[in-house]
Amino acid sequence: MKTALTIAGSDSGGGAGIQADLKSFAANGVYGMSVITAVTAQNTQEVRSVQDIDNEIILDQIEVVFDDIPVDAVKIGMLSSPATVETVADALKKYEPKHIVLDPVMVSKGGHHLLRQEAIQSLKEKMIPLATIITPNIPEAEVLIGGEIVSSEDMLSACRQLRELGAKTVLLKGGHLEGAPNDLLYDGESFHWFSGERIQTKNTHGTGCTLSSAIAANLAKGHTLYDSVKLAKHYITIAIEHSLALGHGHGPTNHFYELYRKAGVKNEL
Ligand SMILES: Nc1ncnc2c1ncn2[C@@H]1O[C@H](COP(=O)(O)OP(=O)(O)OP(=O)(O)O)[C@@H](O)[C@H]1O
Ligand SMILES: Cc1ncc(CO)c(N)n1
Repeated sequence: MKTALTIAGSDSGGGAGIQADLKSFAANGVYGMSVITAVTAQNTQEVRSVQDIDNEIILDQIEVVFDDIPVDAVKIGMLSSPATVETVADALKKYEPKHIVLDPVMVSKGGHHLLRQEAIQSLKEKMIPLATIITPNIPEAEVLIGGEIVSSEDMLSACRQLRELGAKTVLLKGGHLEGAPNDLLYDGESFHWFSGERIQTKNTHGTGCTLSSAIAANLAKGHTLYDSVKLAKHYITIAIEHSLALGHGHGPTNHFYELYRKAGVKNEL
């Protein structure tokens, strides 16, 4: 069985972070492992508090996995502090996993900062250049390029600028723009739009985590980058379509593998 490792924050409410990643890995048919970078006390409405995990044990978690178990793909989510960014980047440089999917998580849906302001520069300099693919949403991409993105045209030029930061490929998610949630993939040569239809729901907690983990899972299984994004876009669409009205805020995506299979998606090699 292929494996994937998530390096991310814990969401006690189970909708985003490590919890969403492990569910998405399982639903997409890989064995999931985790390195926890921070613990968030979180539900569908708020992030009440955050505690960063000490760097020594972040490093131990990474080393103990890589020293023993094959890692076919890595997904990175919440990194919280500059020291965490550096610890994770240095460790990944040592182990050189084949695929690194970096979701540059910055702010929760409720507006809580999950990456400190002073960590943005380290993320750009140390982490992004290691990534096979980065998956920013529009506000994250705006921070990374230092400019506004309000149209499809802007998305095209933003992808070019984002790629200059050193990632092999960029998937710029369009979910935060008005209209259809179309995502744009750019590998330095060509652009591909992955178009979607907006599902009317407030239950979109963890959509970014779900998508990036599904990409990592499909890369781990040996799919091409293009196919992995295609399969993941399909998966997130189904997971939002069947999202759960749990809690009083933004409910979580639904990782029910049967739904995925019934939709007839063949993602076996
Ligand atoms: N209402 C919606 N209907 C259909 N697809 C959506 C909807 N909202 C987002 N998406 C899609 O879901 C995926 C995740 O996008 P989004 O931009 O919401 O991530 P995000 O903001 O990083 O999520 P989060 O930070 O909450 O985990 C993208 O493929 C996007 O196009
Ligand atoms: C722990 C965690 N990671 C990522 C997100 C992204 O929304 C979140 N809300 N919480």
